[in-house]
Amino acid sequence: MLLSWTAEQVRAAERPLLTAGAPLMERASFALALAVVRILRERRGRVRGARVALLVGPGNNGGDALYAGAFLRARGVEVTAVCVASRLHDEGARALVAAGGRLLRPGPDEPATDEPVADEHAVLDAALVLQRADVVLDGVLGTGGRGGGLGGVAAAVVERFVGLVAAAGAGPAVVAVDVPSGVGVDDGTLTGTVLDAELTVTFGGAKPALLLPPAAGAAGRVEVVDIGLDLSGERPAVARLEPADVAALWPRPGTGSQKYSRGVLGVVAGSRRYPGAAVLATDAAVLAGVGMVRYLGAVGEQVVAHRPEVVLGEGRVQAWALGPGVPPDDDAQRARIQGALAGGEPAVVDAGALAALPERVGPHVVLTPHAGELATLLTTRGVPVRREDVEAEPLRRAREAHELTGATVLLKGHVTLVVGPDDAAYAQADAPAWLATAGAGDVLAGLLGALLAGRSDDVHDDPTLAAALAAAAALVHGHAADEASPGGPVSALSVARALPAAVRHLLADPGAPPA
Ligand SMILES: NC(=O)C1=CN([C@@H]2O[C@H](COP(=O)(O)OP(=O)(O)OC[C@H]3O[C@@H](n4cnc5c(N)ncnc54)[C@H](OP(=O)(O)O)[C@@H]3O)[C@@H](O)[C@H]2O)[C@@H](O)CC1
Ligand SMILES: [K+]
Repeated sequence: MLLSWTAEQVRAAERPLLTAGAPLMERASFALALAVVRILRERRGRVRGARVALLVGPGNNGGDALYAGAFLRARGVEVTAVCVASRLHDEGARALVAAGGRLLRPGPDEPATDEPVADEHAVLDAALVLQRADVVLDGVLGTGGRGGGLGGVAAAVVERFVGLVAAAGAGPAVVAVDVPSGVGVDDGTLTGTVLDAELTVTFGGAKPALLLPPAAGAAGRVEVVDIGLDLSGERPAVARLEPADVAALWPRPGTGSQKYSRGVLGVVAGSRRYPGAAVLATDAAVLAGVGMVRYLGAVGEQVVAHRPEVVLGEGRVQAWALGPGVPPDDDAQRARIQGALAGGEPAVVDAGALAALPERVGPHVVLTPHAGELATLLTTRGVPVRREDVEAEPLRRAREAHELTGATVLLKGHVTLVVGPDDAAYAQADAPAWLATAGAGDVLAGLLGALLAGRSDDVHDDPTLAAALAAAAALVHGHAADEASPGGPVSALSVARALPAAVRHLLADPGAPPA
């Protein structure tokens, strides 16, 4: 599991070590320099003679970049530090200069705030230094950053640099120091000017912004460097399940299992207008390995024609998947959905079922909206927001929905967020972009429903389990898409079809890439 901690948690973990004189910055900057060396080797074969440019801000984040620059000088790299703040980490700057590095100050002597930039030529010169480098280290702001993007000289230089790279069609590899400078470190917000990185080298533990949308998109690949911080007593701010975590969550049959003990999932989905949603949700549930699926709705014949394993009509179930393909004016389905939710079993509430959600439910109910649906849900509950507001602050909005409804909330997106009680938060980035396709959500609803049915008793006992299962479902969904069509277009039905293989691989050898 990839865990992340807030800036304050990391600072608190650093304090005792700094008091004891542990060389944290040396460890951090050395690891950073090694990451740059690896990139230089990949990009140009040799390290000596390469060019590295540092974007350096006023604090310790800039200090990390400067010391890394000094290490790189010792490997024969040409290093220029573009200093975009009036203050500078003095010892770091001295170390770089002593090692033969160059300091460039493109701006007036103000910190990297919103001050106007005086000298266009100096900004262009600095941007050219960045553009001509093999690697750019972004060390303007780290955990001390207040979010909202870069300002002043830093923003001017970065914007000019980005323009030059766009015009040239190629540019240096950008490595973010700890976090991409200017992101909201704890909430993952991404506003104003932020330089997109190909790699972020982060120290002590990942920060929430590296996992959370939209900032995670600017972070690129994330490499966590152990600098000796002890965060074991801290509750992580945001987690990301990895393939190896699925086995512990997935319900597996034993020799004494039968279909009822393995879980029965009730599916209320589909309509004459959208029969496919019922087919996809039931298909996914059967193929995810639930004991039995009961279907309730108007298109039972089509469901059974496609999946003869499905049983039609009411009966006892251990969980529900509610809402795929159910239009808002379908009174019969709406009544079934309300009846199902009143029964108190774990449930996935998707699409058309979101409008039928009671005022309050428990965390055993998992809402699975996309951003637009979450905006509607919040607006109808007195928090008027638009889809863009949800996309700008997805963690905050998902939390609001959890607090307002009591439900576990899975917010679908390129990175899928899950929030639940006890501040549980997961950010899953398993889905290939191809998975943004019609019906993929219906498959996820069936798949997650199967998981809830298989672990229904545990979900009742542990209020945070539904969130972990929802995160696992998002992971498996993404792996099934890769399994169905590695690197290419994928249909929802083929994702459902690939579920058995995806689950099999995750349970057998969690470290292995999809076949
Ligand atoms: N502690 C350690 O031992 C270790 C720390 N490590 C490294 O230190 C980093 C944290 O360092 P840091 O605390 O100095 O904060 P950092 O992010 O460099 O800058 C803060 C400065 O920027 C300013 N500022 C903030 N926002 C701004 C804005 N929007 N626009 C303009 N200015 C803004 C802010 O001003 P202030 O808010 O104080 O007014 C302050 O002056 C961490 O990410 C990691 O890289 C590693 O070496 C491991 C060991
Ligand atoms: K940074």
